[in-house]
Amino acid sequence: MDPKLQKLLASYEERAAAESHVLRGLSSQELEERIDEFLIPVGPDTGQLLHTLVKSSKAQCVVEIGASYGYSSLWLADAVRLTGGKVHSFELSSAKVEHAQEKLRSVGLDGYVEFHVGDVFDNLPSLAGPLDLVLIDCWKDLYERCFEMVHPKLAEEGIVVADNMLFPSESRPDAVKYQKLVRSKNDMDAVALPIGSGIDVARRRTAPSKRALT
Ligand SMILES: C[S@@+](CC[C@H](N)C(=O)[O-])C[C@H]1O[C@@H](n2cnc3c(N)ncnc32)[C@H](O)[C@@H]1O
Repeated sequence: MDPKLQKLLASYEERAAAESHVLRGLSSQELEERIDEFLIPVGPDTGQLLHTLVKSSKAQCVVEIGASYGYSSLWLADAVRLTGGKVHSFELSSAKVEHAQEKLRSVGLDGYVEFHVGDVFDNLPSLAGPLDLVLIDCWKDLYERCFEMVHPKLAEEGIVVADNMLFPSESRPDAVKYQKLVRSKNDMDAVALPIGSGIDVARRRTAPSKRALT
């Protein structure tokens, strides 16, 4: 990885570590009021896994739901640089997107990400697909709706990664509902992994008619 990108990711991680102390001291009302001040990134292990999944699946159309200030966007952008693909990133806050764009530009990755500012439920339906890899990392009560929206657009062998399956603990009920929904689809294989804040990795199966007999 480019040392400039490594340095930039490390600066996000330092900021996130400092913010985690502040976050722990906030009441739920304060957290709700101040949530947009914080990065809340996926973290280096999940970032590395996303990078590996995009590269190994040679993903072309990558979707990010919830960019925040651009930490996961940087990992995904660097991976699609290697596959020749593109990231479509959906984020509510235009201020966060501006920050993310500036950081991507500073390491020469801005050309690999197209941001769609606004509510993902307004903007994603017009994206044609097929989607090769989707990261779901927006507000946790939206995960089920996000999965229902992206599932019909998934490529065969398309991957869906969802963050925050284990932490924060307040999100556990939403995470459990999400995992149940994914496992109810008869074309998806899924596994929960205890890395970072806990992730769920699901993959769409190839249709039986196209599967090679081995
Ligand atoms: C946990 S943060 C994303 C962190 C980011 N993936 C990273 O690793 O740096 C969640 C983000 O989802 C965004 N978000 C929440 N609901 C959304 C919606 N309906 N449409 C688009 N973005 C949304 C929030 O504005 C917030 O920035």
